[in-house]
Amino acid sequence: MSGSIEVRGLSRTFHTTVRRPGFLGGVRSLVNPERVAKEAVCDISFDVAPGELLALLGPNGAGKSTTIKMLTGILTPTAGEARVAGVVPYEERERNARNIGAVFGQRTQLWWDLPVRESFSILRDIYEVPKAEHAARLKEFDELLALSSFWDTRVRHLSLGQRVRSDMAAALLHDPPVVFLDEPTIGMDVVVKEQVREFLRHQVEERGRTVLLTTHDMTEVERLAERVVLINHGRLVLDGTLDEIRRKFGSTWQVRATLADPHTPVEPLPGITLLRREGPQVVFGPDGPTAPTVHQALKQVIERYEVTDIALDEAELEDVMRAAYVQSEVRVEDRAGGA
Ligand SMILES: Nc1ncnc2c1ncn2[C@@H]1O[C@H](COP(=O)(O)OP(=O)(O)OP(=O)(O)O)[C@@H](O)[C@H]1O
Repeated sequence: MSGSIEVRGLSRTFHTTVRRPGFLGGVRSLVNPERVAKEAVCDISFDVAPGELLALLGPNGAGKSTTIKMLTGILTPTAGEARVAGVVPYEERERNARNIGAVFGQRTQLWWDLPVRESFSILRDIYEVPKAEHAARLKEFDELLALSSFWDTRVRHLSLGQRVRSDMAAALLHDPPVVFLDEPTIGMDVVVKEQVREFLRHQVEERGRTVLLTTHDMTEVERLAERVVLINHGRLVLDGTLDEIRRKFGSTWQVRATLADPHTPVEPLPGITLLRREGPQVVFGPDGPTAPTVHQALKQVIERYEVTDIALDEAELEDVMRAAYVQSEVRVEDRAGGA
């Protein structure tokens, strides 16, 4: 099984009509609609190797879902090209559908009024999966996702976690080499999240599937991905392994201190920013180019506050990504200014 994803200069612009304000504006908009163009995805290129799990990250509205829609063949790009397992998805939608599985955490692809198992049988017929193969795969998925406790229930009566586990199985029943997951664990409790992550890891490591995952959950990224691509305002701003990104954007240190008096007011220190505060626990990080060395930082914190405990931590991925977003905002502004 081999499925690579190749994306070259992919762009998608949406044209929408805006309504002018007020009653007269509304009438004018009807007669002479004002059209605006939105570059949702702009000239992005990246590759995902067969058997790799890549996390596609970015703030709300960055263009992640639009990218996935082009790779699943739902949307046609306005420029550029993409190949998924060798197929141009928006030109050969049916051929592409056989090579991919897709799970959108926010909506189901199952038949709402049918029991889960019947949806699976319909999919078996659509994809012409031999019965024995289908049964074996269903058994494997049941072992990993514990589906049998609810697979005779109608989809409309499933809990969110049961529904997404069913969707996950449905997307993989035809054994596709490439899988797209758009926020698959959104809104799930930690136990089900962990079960789904374990399932995904198994699909990548044991079954060699290629996965493109979007998520806002940095724990998920750390647990599943080695490499991430970051997009912001539709543009690719970063492509690298988690280690590279940590080196580039991760603060070199984080100081976690426990205050003797949890009510002590805490302020940033010279070259040191306050990252988080939870009761007596405060976390400081370096603030820009004037940041002190870790030894000086420890000294400054101890001298300024009375602490009962102090420790040095690795920067959390959440903070690393925030730094990457902030720097990419600056670059996008530069580009807009220079245009
Ligand atoms: N069909 C559409 N028509 C017009 N604009 C659209 C359409 N679909 C998306 N957009 C716009 O394109 C931009 C990118 O949207 P997209 O849904 O790809 O972002 P996203 O990164 O998936 O965001 P989120 O994390 O919030 O899901 C947004 O500004 C959005 O409003």
